[in-house]
Amino acid sequence: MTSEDLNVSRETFAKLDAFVKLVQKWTAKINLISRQSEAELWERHILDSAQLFALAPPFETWVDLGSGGGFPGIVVSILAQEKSRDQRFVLVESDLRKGTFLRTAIRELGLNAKVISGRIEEIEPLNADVLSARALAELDVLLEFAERHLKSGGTALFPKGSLWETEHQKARMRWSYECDPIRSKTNPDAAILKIKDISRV
Ligand SMILES: C[S@@+](CC[C@H](N)C(=O)[O-])C[C@H]1O[C@@H](n2cnc3c(N)ncnc32)[C@H](O)[C@@H]1O
Repeated sequence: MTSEDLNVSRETFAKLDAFVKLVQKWTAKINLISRQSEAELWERHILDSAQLFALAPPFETWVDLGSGGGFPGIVVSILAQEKSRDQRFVLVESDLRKGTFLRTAIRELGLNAKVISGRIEEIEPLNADVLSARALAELDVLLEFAERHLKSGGTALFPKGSLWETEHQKARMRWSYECDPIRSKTNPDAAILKIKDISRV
């Protein structure tokens, strides 16, 4: 992977590369991601997370739920540094060891982000302009999380696998929302669901 593939500056690419090295170092101890080569890590996690950034409307606060090893939360925080210093990121992660990893990454990479170590359904509402969650829960549940943490008028970005249409049908039984499915750059069967105007049916 190169800075041209991702359409980012060399400085941003160097930060992404430093993050990849950090993930690899910590994965040996706390299993942030399944064991894989560095090339796979770029494609399956960095590129997959980075594609969300271009889909976000203008925002001040981006909240990433269940950030785990920092996907997409840390990746989008790195990309944001290239554009603006004013965008704030909040990463919610209940696992304390992963929280320690995320705080280390934020400190070492100098990101404008913070970590909340708590459960999504228990912490105070976060009033996000943009809300993301990757590999966390079914759409039906994610919409419940969005109801709590997304500001009125905000946008949710949920990357989903090949079964996204089934999840969408199921969620429609409980929720009304505007949904724009965008084909994933890393898997043609997968989609990023760009969701707005969520309310209960
Ligand atoms: C399958 S991992 C996905 C991590 C990351 N988003 C990714 O795509 O690689 C889900 C993460 O969400 C966290 N998590 C699950 N339920 C949660 C909850 N209710 N509140 C906060 N974090 C939660 C887990 O600890 C785990 O790190």
